[in-house]
Formats: sequence, C-alpha cells, structure tokens
Amino acid sequence: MQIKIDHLNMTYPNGKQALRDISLSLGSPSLVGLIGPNGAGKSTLMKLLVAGLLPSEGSISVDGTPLTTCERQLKSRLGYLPQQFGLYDELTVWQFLDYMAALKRIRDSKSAIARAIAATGLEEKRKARIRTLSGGQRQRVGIAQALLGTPDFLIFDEPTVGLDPEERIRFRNLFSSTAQDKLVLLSTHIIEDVQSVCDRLIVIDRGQILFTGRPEELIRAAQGHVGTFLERPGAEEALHITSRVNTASGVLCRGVAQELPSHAEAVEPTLEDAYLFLITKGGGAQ
Ligand SMILES: Nc1ncnc2c1ncn2[C@@H]1O[C@H](COP(=O)(O)OP(=O)(O)OP(=O)(O)O)[C@@H](O)[C@H]1O
Repeated sequence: MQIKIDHLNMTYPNGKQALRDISLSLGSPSLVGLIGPNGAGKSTLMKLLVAGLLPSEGSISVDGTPLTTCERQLKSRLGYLPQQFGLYDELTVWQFLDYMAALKRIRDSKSAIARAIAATGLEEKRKARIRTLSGGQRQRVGIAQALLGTPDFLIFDEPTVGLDPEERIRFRNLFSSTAQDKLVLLSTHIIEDVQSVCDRLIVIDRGQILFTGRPEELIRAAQGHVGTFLERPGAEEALHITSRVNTASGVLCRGVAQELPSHAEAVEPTLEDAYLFLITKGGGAQ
C-alpha cells in the first residue's frame, strides 16, 4: 500500500490552522512513528488519512487513487484506533468485537475475533462486560478491534495511553510484528514507544513536519548538541535541560543546545535528546 499526501492544509471552522503544507509518502511494509507535542496536529493528520475529515487544501491518494474516490475501499483495508474511542459498556468483549466485525463486513468473523483476542491477550476477558474492564484492558479492546480482519493499513492514535509499562512493551512488540508486511502508523508523544520499533519517524510540531527519516538520522542530527555538566548558578542558561541526576559530586544535568557552552561535555544523544533538540531548535515547547 502506498499513501501519498500532497500539500495538505487543515484549518478548522473556528479558524485554527492545525496542519500546514504537509507532504509525505508512506509505503508498506513500514512501522512509522508520528511524534510531536500535544496539539502538534497528529490526530488531525490521522483523521484526514481515514477520511474522517476533509482537508482545507491539498490531497491524499491511496495506491495512486484520490482518497475522495476510494474511501470505501480504503476503509475495508484499514484498522483504526482513534484517540477517543467509545466502547459499548454493556456488551462483553466478544460481543463488541463481533459487532465491529459485522460493521467491517468480515466474513469469517469467529476466527478473526479469536485472533484479535489472542494478539491482545484478552482470552480471559472475552466474556467480561466492557464496563468491568480496567483502563488498560479497555485500550486493549480498542487495539483488538483495529486488528480485526488483518487490515493492510493500521493507524493507532496514542495506543499505549492507560497501559502499564509491561503492557506497553508487549504492544510495542505486537506493533512491530504486525508491521512486517503492513503499513502501521503509530502516533504518540512517548518517545520510548517509537524507540527501537519504528523504522521511520515523522516529527510534527505546530502543524508542520520538522523531520522525516530513520531514528538514527534524527540522533545523528543532534550529535554535538547534547552535553552534561554539574549544576551551578547560571550553568543552565542557553540550554534546554532534559534530565537531572543526583550523583556523589553534585547534580549532573543533561541538556541540548544549538551551541554547547564550554562547561558542558558533549555526550552521545539518545532519541529523546534528539527529539528535544529538534523541537526546541524551532523555538517550540521545552
Ligand atoms: N475540532 C476542532 N476544532 C478546532 N480546533 C481543533 C479541533 N481539533 C483539534 N483542534 C486544534 O488543532 C490543533 C491540533 O490538534 P490535534 O488534536 O491534531 O493535535 P495532537 O498532536 O493530536 O495533540 P494531542 O496529542 O494533544 O491530541 C490543536 O491546537 C487543537 O486544539
């Protein structure tokens, strides 16, 4: 599957411009991480990709066909977990997935549901009413409905919200195994979620793409811009601090800057440093 996004702009009716001149090509197989601070425009981009919103300007095509003319075909190949996802509290997990399978017109729904339940570790909860589930388990049901019918294109908007660290690791592994032959787009503001699983990152801030490429390329771009130093008055000026650790010799600060001050010792950037460097370079959020 190939998705082409051409000069996309999105302005909401209240005048808020959520996306500015977005152009991108996405192709399977790939696990793409869409990262950016709150309000960057990630959910808006995902809603445009599933034809849940119409762009103010620009176009999206799927395998060369404009999305406006192949919306139904796209939906039959799509699994989508939106950020706000309503579950039917009185249904059991199985009943809810059966209902979603019917909406998606999945033929062998029984085995499709069983596969989605197994992939999300919900076997023991399949007969439980949704209202009795924990936040993390509900999120798993949301992920399970997206996996129904093994779609070629999966879009997960903040899928790990509400999951505990162990569950997050489990889902990271699930996303990367799912992406072996598909296109998976994963939006998050948690860098750990995209680290080591995504082969491509798109960083977006204030409606604009700041970076698209491999995680190593983002890290490389921050080399020489990340440093550590011991805390003392005035030492933090001109740096965006990413962490502080108490050590025997004092508080060891880690920060990013366009030009490292002489008291900072350059260190190897992590993906999180590199992301922060990129975001703060544009004068964005700290
Ligand atoms: N329906 C809407 N009407 C007006 N403005 C909106 C609407 N939906 C989103 N926005 C605004 O558009 C911008 C982008 O929002 P969006 O939800 O796409 O960001 P996001 O990156 O997904 O952020 P978050 O992680 O906080 O959900 C924000 O400033 C938001 O307030």
